[in-house]
Amino acid sequence: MTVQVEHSNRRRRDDGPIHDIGEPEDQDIDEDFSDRLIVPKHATMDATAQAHNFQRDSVSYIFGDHDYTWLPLKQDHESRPLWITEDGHIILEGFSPIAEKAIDFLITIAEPVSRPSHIHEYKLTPYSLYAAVSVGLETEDIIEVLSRLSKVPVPESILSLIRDCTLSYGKVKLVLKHNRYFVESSHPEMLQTLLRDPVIKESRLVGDEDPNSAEGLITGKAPNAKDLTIPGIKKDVQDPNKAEATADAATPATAQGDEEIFAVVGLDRDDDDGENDDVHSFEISSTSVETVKKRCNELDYPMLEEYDFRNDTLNPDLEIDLKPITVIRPYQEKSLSKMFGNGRARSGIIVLPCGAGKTLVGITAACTVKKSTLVLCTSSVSVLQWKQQFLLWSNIKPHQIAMFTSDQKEKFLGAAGIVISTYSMVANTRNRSHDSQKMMNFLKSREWGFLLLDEVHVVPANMFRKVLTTIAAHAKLGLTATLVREDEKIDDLNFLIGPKLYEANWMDLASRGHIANVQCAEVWCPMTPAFYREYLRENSRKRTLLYVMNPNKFQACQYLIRYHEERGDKIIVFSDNVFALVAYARKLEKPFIYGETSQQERVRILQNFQHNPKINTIFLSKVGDTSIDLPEATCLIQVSSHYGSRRQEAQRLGRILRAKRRNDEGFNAFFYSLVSKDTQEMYYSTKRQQFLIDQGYAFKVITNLDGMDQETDLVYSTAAEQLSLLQTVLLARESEADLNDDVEPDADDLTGNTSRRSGGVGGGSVLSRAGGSSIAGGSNGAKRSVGGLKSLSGGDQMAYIEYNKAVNLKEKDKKADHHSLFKKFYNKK
Ligand SMILES: Nc1ncnc2c1ncn2[C@@H]1O[C@H](COP(=O)(O)OP(=O)(O)OP(=O)(O)O)[C@@H](O)[C@H]1O
Repeated sequence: MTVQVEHSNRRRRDDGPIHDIGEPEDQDIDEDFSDRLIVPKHATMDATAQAHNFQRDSVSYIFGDHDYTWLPLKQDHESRPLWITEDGHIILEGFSPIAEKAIDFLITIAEPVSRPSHIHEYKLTPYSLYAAVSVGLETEDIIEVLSRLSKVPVPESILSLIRDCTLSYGKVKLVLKHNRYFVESSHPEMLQTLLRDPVIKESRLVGDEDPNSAEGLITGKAPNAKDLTIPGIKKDVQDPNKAEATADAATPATAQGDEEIFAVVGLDRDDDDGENDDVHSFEISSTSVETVKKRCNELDYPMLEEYDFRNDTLNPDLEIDLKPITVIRPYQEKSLSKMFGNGRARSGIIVLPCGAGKTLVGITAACTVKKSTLVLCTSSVSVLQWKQQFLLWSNIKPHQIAMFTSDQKEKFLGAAGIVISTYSMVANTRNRSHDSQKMMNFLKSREWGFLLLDEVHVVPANMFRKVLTTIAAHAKLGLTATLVREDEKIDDLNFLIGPKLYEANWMDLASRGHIANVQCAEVWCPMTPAFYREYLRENSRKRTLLYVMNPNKFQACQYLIRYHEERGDKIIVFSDNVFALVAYARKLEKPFIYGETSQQERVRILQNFQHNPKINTIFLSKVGDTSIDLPEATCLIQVSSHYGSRRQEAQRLGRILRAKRRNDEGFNAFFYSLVSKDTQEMYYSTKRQQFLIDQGYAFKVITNLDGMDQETDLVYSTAAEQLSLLQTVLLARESEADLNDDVEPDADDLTGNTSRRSGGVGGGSVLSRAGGSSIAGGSNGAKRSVGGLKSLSGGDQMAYIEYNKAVNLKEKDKKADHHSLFKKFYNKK
């Protein structure tokens, strides 16, 4: 089927996006490349190659199912940056001169799977294509740009996938305008089809049709985004990121070349469209909205929800703006432009790395919509933080912002305002107090212009459903750093909130100084013979305690703390296991915080850590995974972690990504995971790292801490001390190995429950969820066994097994002052 490109300002086929790479002007996307194919050399034929009538080369077997060498290359393939396979995998050369633009495009149409520095992997999925449509891309745009960027002809199966997923999705919108509901589309024939359905026909309100419109529809112009200003996009002279902000956001793409690609994926496209597109609509009654939505789904015309907030005159405006000193960063602006690109608010999810400032993105969105806003987060600590951040960044008055938690049941004053609450306060229907019920009635009785959903990845889908059916909200924005769930429920979010609107690249933000560069290392600590003997004998719960309490791990922890304190670092040591947390902290004489630590004590410890030069190390249990903003911290050491949770690993890393010193010359933060060798912990550790590896982080394996054997005063250095420690562990109750007793007294245990459920199964990589294995990032498990065992015989020096070379190494490489623990790596180079 051919789809016509309808808009006059739409890019024409013959003015292709990549002139500078030698694209023939009149190239047709359906062109037959068979006469220009380059067949790989070094031939040995096998089944796959035979099936495609191509030869494979001598290394093909390494790639198994992912050998794509049989793909027919276009003759000018060298100047094109990507390959696309029949199963929807896209491999991008990150070093191509047009990689940046290609990434902008790919991030809009596909899911990023793995993004190390040189080769990226993406995957086309129905959801990623829905998301592309929802931010304004059209079927033929996607096909055309993909064809032009691809080194190989786009496979027929992929063309069909794109057409199937994009032709009807997002073409019909449900829009609330002047308090009336309209079913809207720029494709009148689609509305006609819908109106032939008896259920929809019955829901239609007749009255305002344009007499000149043959279809009997209302005809108008699409909204114009040009007069919509997202606050905070002022360039501040003090802003260290000014130069980049200007290039990224304000400079027209034309100046950078490749303007056509940008026109397809960027802001400008929507703006321009708004002026030229005719849109057609018919009105439906507000009581039949649910019925029509359901019916449209059944008819395969799912409706996108957009909120025309500037034309909503029924819901009172909220007086809120960003403070003049607040300047949002380019990637924050970019993410918001996806939400407000056409002058309305699209519902969906924005994904930004930990510490990249999701809160300010949410606040800026609220300042753009300017209607009553409900914010939902995962704990009452976060509720308080959101309130403080609203007061910090915006000019909202304290009486306009209210909190609804088990302790606070406030309402705002005035016609419009902000309420901040937790998911469980809103979703929980049992045992409500009188006050709480009154507050719920207040929340339920009104229309919310904007619903902000924090940490969307941790909330169980049924809780979401309850929230979304209880609260009437026009626009929904989900925020998260890790769109991975160990319970495989990620697709529910697409359905319940909306498509992913934007996902930032961690390495990119690190290289621009928005988040810190981090050196990640897994330190292998051999079990002492006595501990290992018991480990082999004991049941699994006791095993956990044995590998966490391994005396060699104690020593490695002590050594690293000492090393980094001497360098002037501030160190957080994480232990999920409270038994180990207390034992380590007491033995090493450091302060610690866990679930039962009183609020007063926590504040005292955190303030000391921040301001007292004598307190440079603190121990935290999993209560510190989120919601603790400690920009002083520059080093993390993890002694015990929660099974295989990829999300937790990323959140922990987030504690140092916001390091204050991140823009200092040559600065690096450090993240160590201490793992007892030859135990189950190694397996979990590998699982946990997969998400970060897919973001491009390199985990180096340290098998021997250089200089540790010269330390004479390390703890548990005598056999007697080690034996006594072993006895303590063996005498400990099995339940000490559990993690559940460490819950914040006032926490809504969303995270705990979800990760616990997931932890046992050990997660699984993003790739394995998608049913494949990584090409670009690789399964680190596989790479360990391939690369490394030789390096383990590293004598008394440290040895590394590198299983992902990442940008942070490259960055670090530039600096003269190498960390001695990582020196070997550079020397080797
Ligand atoms: N545009 C900005 N200008 C100055 N500071 C900013 C900006 N955006 C964010 N920050 C700061 O960055 C830090 C991290 O922000 P925030 O806590 O919102 O991150 P986050 O993405 O929610 O992290 P996490 O996922 O770990 O909770 C905060 O100290 C915040 O004040």
